[in-house]
Amino acid sequence: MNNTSNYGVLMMNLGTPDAPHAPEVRRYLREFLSDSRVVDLNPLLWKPILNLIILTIRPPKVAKIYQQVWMDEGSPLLVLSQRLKENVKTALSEKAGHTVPVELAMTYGNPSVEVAANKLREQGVTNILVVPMYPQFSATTTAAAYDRLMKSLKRCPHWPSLQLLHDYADHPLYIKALADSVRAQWDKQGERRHLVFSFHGIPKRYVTNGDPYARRCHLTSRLVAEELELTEADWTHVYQSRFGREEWLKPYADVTLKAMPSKGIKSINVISPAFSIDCIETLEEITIELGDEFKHNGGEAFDYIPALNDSPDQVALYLNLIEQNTKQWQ
Ligand SMILES: C=CC1=C(C)c2cc3[nH]c(cc4nc(cc5[nH]c(cc1n2)c(C)c5CCC(=O)O)C(CCC(=O)O)=C4C)c(C)c3C=C
Ligand SMILES: [Fe+2]
Ligand SMILES: [Fe+2]
Repeated sequence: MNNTSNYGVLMMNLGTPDAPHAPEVRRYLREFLSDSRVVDLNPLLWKPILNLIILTIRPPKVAKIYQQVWMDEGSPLLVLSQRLKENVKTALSEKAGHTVPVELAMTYGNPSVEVAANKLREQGVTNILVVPMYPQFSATTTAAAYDRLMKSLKRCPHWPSLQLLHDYADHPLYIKALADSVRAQWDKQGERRHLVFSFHGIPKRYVTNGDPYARRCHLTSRLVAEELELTEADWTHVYQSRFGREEWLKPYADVTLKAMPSKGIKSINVISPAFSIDCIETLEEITIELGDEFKHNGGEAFDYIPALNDSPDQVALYLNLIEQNTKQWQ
C-alpha cells in the first residue's frame, strides 16, 4: 500500500431509532417500512395500513423493548457498529502506515449516508469501497443500502469511484470466527449443546422471486456445522423476526424451539449469523423472548452466543474483505 492511495471505506448498517421513545421509534419505522425493498406491497394498500395501524400501535410497544437493551451511549446497533468501525479504521491505518478514512452510515436514520459520504470527501477520498454489514445478501437489506447510497448521489456532480461489496456468507474468516465463538461458549459452559442457527427471516415470496438470501444463509450454517464437525442431529437452521400476515421463510424459530424439549433437546445454544452486530432482534427477541418460550416448554438450558460485534476476529475479517476489494486502488 502506498501513501498516495485515496480510497476510503463506507460501512453500512440498517439503522436504529435515535432514542428509545415512541416518537423516535415511529420516525425510524416510518422510514424503514416505507422502503419498497422491505415491504413491496402496492403503496395504495400499504400506506394506510402503515400509517393508521402499524405506526399507531407498534412504536410505544417497540420503544419499551428498546429501553430494555439501550446502552449508556445509545442503541446497541449504533454503538457496537461504531466501535467496530473505529477498530477497523485503526487496524487498517496501522497496516497502511497512514490514516485510511472509514465511516459508518445507516440506510435508515443516523448517521445518514450524506453525512458519512461528505466526511469521506473532506478527507480527500475519491474511491469508496462500500461494505454492507450483512453477511448474507438480501435485496431487503444489501440492495436497500445500495439504493440509499445512489439516492444520496443523485444530485452529486463529483461522483466517487465505487466498489460495492456483495456479501461474505462463505468467507473462510467469517466461518472460522463463528465456529470459534461457538467453541468459546462451549468451553465456558463446560459442555457442547445442540446448536440453533437463527436467521432474521424475510417473506418466502421474496425468495421465490429470486432473492438469494435463504441460499446464502443455508451455506453459512452448513459451513459452520462442517467446521465444528457437527452431525445433522447436532444442529438446526431456523428463521426469526416474522412480521405481518404472509408466509415468511420456514422453519419458524418460535415454533421449532417450542417443540424441541418434547423431542429430547432440552439444552441449546443459539447463534444468529445474519447479524454482524447485536441489536434489538438478538438481545431481546432471541435472548429474552425465544429463551423464555423454550424454557416454558420444558427447555432447561438456553444461551445465546453473541454476534461478532467489535471482536478482533470480526476486525480481521473486515480488514481482509477491505484489502481484497481495494487492490485496484493501491
Ligand atoms: C417488514 C419487513 C422486514 C424485513 C423484510 C426485514 C429484513 C431484515 N432485517 C434485518 C436486520 C434487522 N432488522 C431489525 C429490526 C426490524 N426489522 C423489521 C422488519 C423487517 N426486516 C422491523 C419492523 C424491525 C424493527 C423492530 C420491530 O419493530 O420489530 C434490526 C434491528 C434494528 C435495531 O435498532 O436494533 C436489524 C439489524 C435483516 C438482516 C433482514 C433480512 C435479511
Ligand atoms: Fe429486520
Ligand atoms: Fe423482531
